[in-house]
Amino acid sequence: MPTALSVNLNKIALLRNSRGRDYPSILKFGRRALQNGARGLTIHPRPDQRHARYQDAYDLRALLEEFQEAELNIEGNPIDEFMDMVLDVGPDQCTLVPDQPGQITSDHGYDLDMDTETLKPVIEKLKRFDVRVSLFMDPVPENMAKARAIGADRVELYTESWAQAFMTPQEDQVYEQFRLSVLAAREAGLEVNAGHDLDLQNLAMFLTIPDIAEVSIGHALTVEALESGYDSVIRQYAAICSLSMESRPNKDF
Ligand SMILES: CC(=O)[C@@H](O)[C@H](O)COP(=O)(O)O
Ligand SMILES: NCC(=O)COP(=O)(O)O
Repeated sequence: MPTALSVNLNKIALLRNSRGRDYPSILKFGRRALQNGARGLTIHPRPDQRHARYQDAYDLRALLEEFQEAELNIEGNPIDEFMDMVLDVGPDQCTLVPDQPGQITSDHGYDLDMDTETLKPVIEKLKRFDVRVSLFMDPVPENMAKARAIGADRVELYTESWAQAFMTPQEDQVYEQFRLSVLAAREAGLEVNAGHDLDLQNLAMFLTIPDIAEVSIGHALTVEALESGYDSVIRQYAAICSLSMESRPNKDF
């Protein structure tokens, strides 16, 4: 099965929130993602909801009714409010992430020697509600079996170190850490997702590691979309500004 792309809409939501109306609309961008080959949508509503908001999860759930095969993945730290929302929405997958409130972005996976007791009941509850559970984890092969032991269905490997190492002398060593982590996870009976700072440059090489079920990508994808469209949009604005008075549209009063 080819790797599924789940488009993370957090950065579209961040732009939207900067103005207070629904523009850009994450529903429109979510729909476009699915129409163009994404197999899922991801949001990561943080406690301050500065990116995606809890309401977005409900709206995207409704959108996904139109796309039978596509999945909704909700990421976050399982604080009470988050859990209430996730259980109410019923996404296909919930990715648990050990973020602190106010954290600028995710920067580490779970430490299962510390976090097991808090995670176990959360995982059990999500599974009782038929939500697939993925745990955000650093690429440490020895820790994969621990994720399975507490009931996770999947792990999401935190790929920041891959993005940093790509095209540097550390690339081979970091690649090997990920390859062995995927192998260990599969041997433990887990499926494997991956995400964070993946982009158009570093993704193809990363996906030479077999058996990655899903990648979720948002930040770079949004920047790359801006970069691809920026020059053309500037030209369109400049063309409007340079129209002579005679060629401007008529305004009848
Ligand atoms: C869990 C994870 O890897 C993050 O990459 C996250 O989902 C991205 O969210 P932000 O775009 O809000 O930093
Ligand atoms: N889980 C990772 C994710 O959804 C997107 O991360 P990024 O591409 O925004 O860094």
